[in-house]
Amino acid sequence: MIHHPPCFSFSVEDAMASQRDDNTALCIPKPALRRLPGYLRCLHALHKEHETWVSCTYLADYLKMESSLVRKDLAYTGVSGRPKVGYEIGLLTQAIERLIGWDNRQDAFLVGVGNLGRALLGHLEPSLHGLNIICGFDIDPDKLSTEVRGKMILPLNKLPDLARRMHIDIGVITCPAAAAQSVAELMVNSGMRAIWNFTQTHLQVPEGIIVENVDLASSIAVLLTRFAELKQHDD
Ligand SMILES: NC(=O)c1ccc[n+]([C@@H]2O[C@H](COP(=O)([O-])OP(=O)(O)OC[C@H]3O[C@@H](n4cnc5c(N)ncnc54)[C@H](O)[C@@H]3O)[C@@H](O)[C@H]2O)c1
Repeated sequence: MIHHPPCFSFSVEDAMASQRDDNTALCIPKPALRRLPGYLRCLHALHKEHETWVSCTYLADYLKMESSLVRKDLAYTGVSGRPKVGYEIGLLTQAIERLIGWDNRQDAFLVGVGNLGRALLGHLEPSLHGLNIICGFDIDPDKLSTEVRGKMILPLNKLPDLARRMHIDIGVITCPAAAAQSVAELMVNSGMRAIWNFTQTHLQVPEGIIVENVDLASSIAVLLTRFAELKQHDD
């Protein structure tokens, strides 16, 4: 078993889990959907340790949650636990991956290949995160025709034609905030239906287009508030 459970926190995977757009996932409340990647991380770690079964209590301890909440979340997977044994890890993993769409990797285009864009292009792992960013777009001539971990950086004006021909539904925006709205419009006009927005711009998009905003600041705020509580407790 694993001895040092990590704290449960909002992460890149959590943000991505919310972009699944089918009837099954839509039945799940968003907070529960955001918690599913946390369960997956624990299940993958247990699988590496050659464990076969996991209990609600173990998952709850690992993620520092109430076990009643874990039980409620796992009910959405349709997998039943066995009394006194728990859930079969392989089955539960598959069910969660299916639910959040990680068994069906989605291709995406990224716009803005600066510090953040390069990190996402280089380090987001399709098999772990369900999203496959296949190339980046930028307007800086020095970046064009270069590669990040084998992924081409192309001129932004190529995006519409490529997105339509390759049926790319998802766009990732990591350009400066001032350019984000026009990039979002370009994506939508190119047939994209879901946008993972890392900028601070509040994007205006037509009805039916999904926007998921990622904000490190809100995660840091939670961390600092919890840390302040911890320090108060120490005093
Ligand atoms: N969500 C978060 O928590 C978080 C964290 C860090 C950064 N950010 C945001 O992510 C964005 C990128 O940050 P960064 O540090 O990587 O910036 P950066 O300056 O390193 O990179 C921006 C890139 O966008 C390109 N670009 C500029 N205008 C463009 C346009 N119209 N179309 C396409 N590409 C264009 C630039 O050439 C550059 O390569 C910023 O908006 C920043 O505020 C968000």
